[in-house]
Amino acid sequence: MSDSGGGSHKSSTTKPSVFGLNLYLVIAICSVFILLISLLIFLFVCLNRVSRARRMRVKHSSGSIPLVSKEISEIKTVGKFINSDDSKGKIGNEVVVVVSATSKEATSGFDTLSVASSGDVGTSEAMGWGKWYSLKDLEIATRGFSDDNMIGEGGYGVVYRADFSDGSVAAVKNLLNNKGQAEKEFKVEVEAIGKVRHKNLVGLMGYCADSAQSQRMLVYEYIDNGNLEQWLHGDVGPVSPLTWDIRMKIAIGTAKGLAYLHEGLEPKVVHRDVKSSNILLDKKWNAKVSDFGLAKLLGSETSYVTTRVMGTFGYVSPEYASTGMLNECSDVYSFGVLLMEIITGRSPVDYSRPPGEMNLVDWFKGMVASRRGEEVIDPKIKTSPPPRALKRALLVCLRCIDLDSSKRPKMGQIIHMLEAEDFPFRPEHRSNQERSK
Ligand SMILES: Nc1ncnc2c1ncn2[C@@H]1O[C@H](COP(=O)(O)OP(=O)(O)OP(=O)(O)O)[C@@H](O)[C@H]1O
Repeated sequence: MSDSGGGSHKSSTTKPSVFGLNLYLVIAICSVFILLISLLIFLFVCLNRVSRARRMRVKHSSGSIPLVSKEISEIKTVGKFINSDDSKGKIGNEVVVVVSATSKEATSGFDTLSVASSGDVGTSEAMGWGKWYSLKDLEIATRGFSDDNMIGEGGYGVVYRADFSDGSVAAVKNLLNNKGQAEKEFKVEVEAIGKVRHKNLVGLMGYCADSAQSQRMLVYEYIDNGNLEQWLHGDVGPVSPLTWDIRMKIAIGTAKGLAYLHEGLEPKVVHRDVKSSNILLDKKWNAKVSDFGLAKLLGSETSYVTTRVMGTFGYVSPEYASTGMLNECSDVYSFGVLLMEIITGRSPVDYSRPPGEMNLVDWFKGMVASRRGEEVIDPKIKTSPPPRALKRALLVCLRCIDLDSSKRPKMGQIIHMLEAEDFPFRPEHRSNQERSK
């Protein structure tokens, strides 16, 4: 008995062991190990953050465009952009960026936009987008914003030619720096244009936002052959260099730029100020639509937005003028007026003409209705277009200015109509006409 009792006492006092080691010792070793691992992870995360912040500063001080990275989620931007991870274009409030061009027309290379960390260029300047220019960069490139470098002046400010030391040229739009409105427009414009690349749209290369000097500037690609208004209404002599074919090339290029804004982007962009001075031209007469200062992004679910009317007299659609209701159909109307201007060489509103001819749309409609279509052609066009081509262009004009905005064609359809040799003479179109006789 005493033996068995002694045996049981021995087993109850033996310390627990794992692989022959004392259990408490094992627990202690594991705890120290876990603690060390946690410490290492913590140190790794801290070091990573410091080096990332340093990398961002270096990129911005050199003015280059930082690449989009996965670190994006920690960076705040001022607006809503298409998230690069989602080509269908969900809107994200923080984070950037880039546009996957959905249109075939889009040129490549818009995969380099990213963001600035808010500490890099000052909080209010941290637009989180594109290439940032310092005021000094732009002062040097424009020779101190000299009159010699001034290209022109518009409603938003003065435009200067900028020649950079690497040989590149840009157009710098120095926005009127009254705070509030100008800053608001600046942000709208940067957000709207920044992500868009298309051969028929003037590309935004970057911006300058210097709070200390209250300066806001946009830096665009430089387009070297003036604007359409100058070529249509400027002093070009009795014969315009803009032949019928060149005019149609400009019209189709403009339509392609607008179609990309309306149909190739998500959310779509309505230009809101389609007019001849906003169509820039290169030496090969390629059209480049400029000035998205009035553009607003429309959400995909939104068919229109209400806003104050900001277009240009003569081009603004009746429904936009009267209600402020805006959607891409308003741009189509303005495009119709622009096409009339291209065909006729007349301004949308011209008080120097006789009363019945002051308003281009009314005069044009009257002329076409009374079968005097050939008479509307700009007398400065030396060689008249073939009757079919003329009829095609006239018909597009009329369809674009339909008072019922829902009946106006989409910009994509307009391109097809202007390009199609057989429009409006397709067999089915003819047989429909014959049937209705
Ligand atoms: N990217 C550019 N390249 C070359 N010239 C340009 C560029 N952007 C604008 N310009 C020229 O600068 C001048 C002013 O242009 P801006 O867009 O500011 O005004 P606008 O279009 O004439 O008027 P608004 O501001 O009412 O639209 C115009 O002559 C225009 O052709």
